[in-house]
Amino acid sequence: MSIITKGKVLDIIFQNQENGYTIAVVYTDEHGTLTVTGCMPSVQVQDNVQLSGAWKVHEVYGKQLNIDTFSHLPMDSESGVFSYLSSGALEGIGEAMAKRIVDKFGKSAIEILEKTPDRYLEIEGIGKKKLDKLVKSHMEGRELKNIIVNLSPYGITPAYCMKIFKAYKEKSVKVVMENPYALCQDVKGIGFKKADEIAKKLNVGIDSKERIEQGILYTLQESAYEGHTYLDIKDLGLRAVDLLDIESEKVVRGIYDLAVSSDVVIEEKEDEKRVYLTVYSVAESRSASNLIKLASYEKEEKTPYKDALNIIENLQNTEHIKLSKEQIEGASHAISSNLLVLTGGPGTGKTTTLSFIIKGFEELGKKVALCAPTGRAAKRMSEATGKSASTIHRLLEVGYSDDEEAVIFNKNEDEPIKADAVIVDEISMVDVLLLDSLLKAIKPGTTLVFVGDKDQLPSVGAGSVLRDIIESDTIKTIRLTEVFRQAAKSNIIVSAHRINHGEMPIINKKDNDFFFMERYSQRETADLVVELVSKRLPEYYNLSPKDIQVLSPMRKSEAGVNNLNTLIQEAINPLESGKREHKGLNRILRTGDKVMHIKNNYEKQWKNEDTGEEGEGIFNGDIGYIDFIEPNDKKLYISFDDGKRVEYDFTELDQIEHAFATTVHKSQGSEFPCVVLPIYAMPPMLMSRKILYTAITRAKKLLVIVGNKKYLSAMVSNIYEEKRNTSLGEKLKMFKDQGIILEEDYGNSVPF
Ligand SMILES: Nc1ncnc2c1ncn2[C@@H]1O[C@H](COP(=O)(O)OP(=O)(O)OP(=O)(O)O)[C@@H](O)[C@H]1O
Repeated sequence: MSIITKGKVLDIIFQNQENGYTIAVVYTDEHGTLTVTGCMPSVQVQDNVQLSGAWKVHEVYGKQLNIDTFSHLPMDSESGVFSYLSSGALEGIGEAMAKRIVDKFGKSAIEILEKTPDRYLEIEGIGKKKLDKLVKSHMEGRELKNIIVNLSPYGITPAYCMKIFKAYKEKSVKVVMENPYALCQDVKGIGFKKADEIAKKLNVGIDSKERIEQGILYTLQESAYEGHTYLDIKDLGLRAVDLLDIESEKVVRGIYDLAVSSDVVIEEKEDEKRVYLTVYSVAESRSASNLIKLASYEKEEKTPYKDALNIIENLQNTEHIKLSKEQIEGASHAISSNLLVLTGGPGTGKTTTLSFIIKGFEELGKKVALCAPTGRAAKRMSEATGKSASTIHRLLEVGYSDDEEAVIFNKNEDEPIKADAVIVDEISMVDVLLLDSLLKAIKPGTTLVFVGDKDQLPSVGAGSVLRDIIESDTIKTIRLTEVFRQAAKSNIIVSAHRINHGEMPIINKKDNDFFFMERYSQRETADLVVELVSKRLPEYYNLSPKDIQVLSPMRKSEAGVNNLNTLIQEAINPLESGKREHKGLNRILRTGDKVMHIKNNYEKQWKNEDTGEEGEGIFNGDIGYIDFIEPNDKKLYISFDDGKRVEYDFTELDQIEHAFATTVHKSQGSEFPCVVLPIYAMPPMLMSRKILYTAITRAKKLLVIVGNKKYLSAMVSNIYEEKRNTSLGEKLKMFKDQGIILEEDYGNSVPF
């Protein structure tokens, strides 16, 4: 039977911040003190609440009220008002000020704040500005509570309510009730599936126009996560019908409606109809146009090839290195052309050539900017060349939009990068949206040099930039093929080249760097990986566990990243007295754990405790160790490899994951002294030559592969390369052949 009652919250025994499930002790006049359970995300001690629910008898805790709905009632005691005012929820009000307010207004303080706030000016220490802030944070908090109460029955967590509130303010509940699919566009983190769940609870019909359109956009966005910039209309139709469970005619109509509203672009190509999300279509066309423009730009002060050649040849004497013919050609073209791609496998002298290019430019008095797609790759570029290098994002002066949800770049066509030459390393990791942003900020006349290895895995984001550029044959490309003697001593490097040619690697040679240890089951493989990392490699090679990185192609499965992280954590960083832990939904973060930051966060503050240096920016792929956990403040501290110490609030822990083991995809652009790679039965797209090649080229000094040889052989022969639907190459050819250069102003509408 349903019960409706009123009471005061005396204690919160448990509150799950993610789903709002709360166990509270509530005093009611009718039933005395009760244990109340259910979704009450916004409830605090001292709150007056109205509850409706049913009695349940818990086998251990006895009779409890299990609620379906609850609402807040006005506060009716001075202590309740005081605890609210001093709770930290109101900007600028501490305990002393809260006491002064309650002394003056008693239990009517909240009512006065809402109805006649100017009376607060009578209180010492409250001026107009402070009062405005106080009123704003109180009203927003009240509104947010209201939103949480109204939306949590639809499975929307407090964290999402906060985001929804940011997007729609007081209209939040109305927008969600009228069109939950609007959330997919306006609220980061709410995708089609979540909106669909909410809509179902609100009884929105499965063939509503909003549902169909958002379902199609979602399908295209998902395909972009697979790397595609477009889908053929038939493929898109099949995928969307599968998702939406409606007739295909309705999906096709939806696609054309989206084209009319410019959310998608449809491009007819022979027997194909390609459907792009507009951002990708714009990014590919504009990038192709900008690349051709840049390549064909007539510079006023051009360095002739023969002068560049002279400079590079002379530099060989001062640098005491004789470059190969390919290297000389590459370096000379880089200095004399507008745009050059320099590609080669490991040990083919890319970095050496890069250093010559930089010195050559410097000799000509030119300003060079160096950059790479990730923080780790930029750091490596900087170490290898002795010059400072930044991430591409940093070079483009990344910032956040006013709502802090979208990333914007301050460097663009109006405010281009101030450099005579821009050199980008690890270009294979750059996706088409980042390429577009970079090219917008390169002014005609600036030389652009792309350096990378075309055989590495493609970018995580959509597009196939390096491959498309090289295969289009429209941009000057120099291929470095010779493996230098120094490098040829390494079986890691020799094997990488062999694998690329479909040959088995050279393994287990005495005193070399590439080892293979045969294991047959995943359990044995995982056990050996743990033993190697925790005991054998540190003991035999005197390696610190910090120098060893486990890479695994998959997340799931016994020898996958997730399980290995649990096993390695237990082996090398078990719980001991004095070590603090923070328990999350599926993981335990412990002092001493190796972790990776997994999102570019340009505003994250850091401090180097040794040098006293301070700054901002922690990047996707940065690896560090948890050095302190403070449960009372809900804070966790990580020291990164380069000495940066960073504070994380517990609400920010979605930005980090364990990194005793990481995926091969996540390791792109990074190098480690020692890599341990388990290989096992995997889906064909992961059991591929590209994955193997990328993984082994991450190891600088030592590589150990553990697993079944038949899988090693299968990986070497599997040339499966996910075929990405991209059109940068075709567009480059078209612009080059037809001389069409887009002049339209696309604005800065590409969101990142
Ligand atoms: N012209 C050369 N003559 C002799 N040795 C060279 C020459 N160029 C490069 N090397 C040597 O070959 C090795 C690999 O060169 P480098 O590091 O420049 O290659 P890379 O392509 O950047 O390799 P990786 O991608 O593995 O870092 C180094 O030991 C380097 O000193």
